[in-house]
Amino acid sequence: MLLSSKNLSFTYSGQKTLYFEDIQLNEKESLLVLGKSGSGKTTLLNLLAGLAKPDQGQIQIGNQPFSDYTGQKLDLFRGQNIGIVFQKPHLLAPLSVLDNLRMANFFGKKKNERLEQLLEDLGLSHRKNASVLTLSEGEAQRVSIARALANEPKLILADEPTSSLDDENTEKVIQLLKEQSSKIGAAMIIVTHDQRVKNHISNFMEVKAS
Ligand SMILES: Nc1ncnc2c1ncn2[C@@H]1O[C@H](COP(=O)(O)OP(=O)(O)OP(=O)(O)O)[C@@H](O)[C@H]1O
Repeated sequence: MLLSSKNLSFTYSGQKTLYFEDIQLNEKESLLVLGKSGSGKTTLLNLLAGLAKPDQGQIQIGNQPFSDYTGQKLDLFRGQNIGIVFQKPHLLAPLSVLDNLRMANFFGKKKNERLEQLLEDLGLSHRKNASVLTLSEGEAQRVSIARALANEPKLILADEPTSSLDDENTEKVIQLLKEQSSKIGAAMIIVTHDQRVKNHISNFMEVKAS
């Protein structure tokens, strides 16, 4: 088992508590987390990424008590084991495409000799020295996928990677995530309200605001 979550709940100040179904994910497995806008998908992803602490419940990643980790231990574990594709790319603006990936390596204390290959796989090698300020939206999104893969994590978490894309690009991005995660042997959780993604990943659960 790569990831298991039990009895997770989270409360934003002044809001009703969000409760989440348990998740069990094997190594290299993909899971789609579906749910309407506001149901708590991003919150769940933030909990699984250690970006928010659950009120209750536990998360284990690779038999480590991940939800107990704090501070530097949490940041390093996340950097080395989890790649996150955020809803918005959040790239480091003054830097080039390649340097954004190198920064991921720096924070994860990893050295990936294959960053240029990764950019090639994602159709970005001609943009490797470009400032991220000059990228199109689609290119920026692919850089954010490349950055999530840069440390060859065991787990990839992607938040709404297709919500702003047409059918053709949705298919491309999902294929890319599937191919690249299987290339590095990573498991993947995609959180989305986009029912089209169901055509590509059969294993799914639903988040319902309760
Ligand atoms: N920082 C916050 N403070 C207070 N309430 C919040 C905060 N962030 C989210 N919420 C509320 O928590 C609930 C779940 O939000 P969340 O962003 O996890 O849902 P979501 O399913 O990802 O939505 P979407 O698909 O629109 O991104 C919503 O009711 C939202 O209004």
